[in-house]
Amino acid sequence: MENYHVIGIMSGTSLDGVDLAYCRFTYNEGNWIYKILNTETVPYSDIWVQRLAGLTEVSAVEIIATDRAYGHYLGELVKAFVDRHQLQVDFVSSHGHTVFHQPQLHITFQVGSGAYLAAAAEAPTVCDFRTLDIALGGQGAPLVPIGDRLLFAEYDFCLNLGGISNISQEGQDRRLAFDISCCNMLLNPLAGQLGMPYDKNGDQARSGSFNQALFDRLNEPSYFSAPSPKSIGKEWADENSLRAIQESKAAVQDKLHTACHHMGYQIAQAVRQHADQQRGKLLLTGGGAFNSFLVEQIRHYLGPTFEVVVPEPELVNFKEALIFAFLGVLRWRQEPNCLQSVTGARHDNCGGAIYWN
Ligand SMILES: Nc1ncnc2c1ncn2[C@@H]1O[C@H](COP(=O)(O)OP(=O)(O)OP(=O)(O)O)[C@@H](O)[C@H]1O
Ligand SMILES: CC(=O)N[C@H]1[C@@H]2OC[C@@H](O2)[C@@H](O)[C@@H]1O[C@H](C)C(=O)O
Repeated sequence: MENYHVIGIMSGTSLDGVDLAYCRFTYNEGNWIYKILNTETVPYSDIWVQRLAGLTEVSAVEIIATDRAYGHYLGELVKAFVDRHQLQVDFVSSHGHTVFHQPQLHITFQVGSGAYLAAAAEAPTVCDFRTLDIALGGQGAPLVPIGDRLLFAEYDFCLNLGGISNISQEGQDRRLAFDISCCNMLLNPLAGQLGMPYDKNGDQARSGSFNQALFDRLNEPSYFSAPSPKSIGKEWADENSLRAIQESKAAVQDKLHTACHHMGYQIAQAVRQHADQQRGKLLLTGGGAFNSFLVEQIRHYLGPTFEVVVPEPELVNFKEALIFAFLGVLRWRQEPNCLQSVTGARHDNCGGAIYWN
């Protein structure tokens, strides 16, 4: 039996904060068992939100400086987390924050220098999980599916509702997974127009009405019917879904309402397109799982033969941090942590750079 104690760090596209999850992974006779032991979300200050969100518009020097400064910041968060809870840590495993993701140009880039993180945390650090997959011709995303396979095999589908929604499932002989559509990265700016950081429980969406023209426009992009491998970056979101929302004259509540219908519809399409049987058990995680209007739409479009399971809030909030911790364990063991069946890379690969402090 082998045990690993790892802190997984995730910063998602919603820019709501840094998720830290201290986890134990046990490998026993070919099976993995996980336990989440401590968690913390550190909300971003306005300064960090502006700095990270603005990185697509600044000089190369500023990008490099932010990569270092943000890596150092993550390391300080780790150090404080470890000291506060008196944790024994084998290593840290960090996703970083995605700035660019254009796999068609062979580009994916996350800031959060592993070297600076390791130095500030005073712990070995695994980072940069996506670049090798891109170099092997893959999308570099989504990477969570191997964790879904090895840690959540009791579910037929794993659906995450973060800034972008994505789904993962076991096909006949291989794991299938892809990004479905924009999710909170579309809803949060609309809530912002109503003076809220997000649409709590989907209350504003619920109060709106359905707008057929906007629904049709949101469903228009060819991305939705394209086969996987495929993944979405902010660049695609700006050009497509966010533009459709901006150009619509509908009331904000109607936009929220219609966007939730669009997401529920696309999620159901994604599930049905690949489901061998038109039934199954679906694990629902990510902050969007708290948006009850959105979840109702997902249930509605999926129909009653699919069981949608929303787990305890800790797993809803920290599943991605947990799985990035696990990808670090696989990297540490020099085992594959990126699936070519998901990303389209030339072969399964073992992504991630390790910095020993
Ligand atoms: N009670 C709630 N009601 C509605 N929405 C909520 C609620 N709580 C959280 N959210 C949404 O969840 C978002 C955070 O979700 P999460 O942390 O999973 O996203 P992320 O990590 O940025 O995404 P990604 O998976 O794309 O990397 C918030 O920005 C908000 O939109
Ligand atoms: C490039 C990038 O950061 N992609 C994220 C993003 O957020 C959701 C979706 O888009 C997914 O492709 C991915 O994250 C998850 C954690 C993944 O790689 O599985």
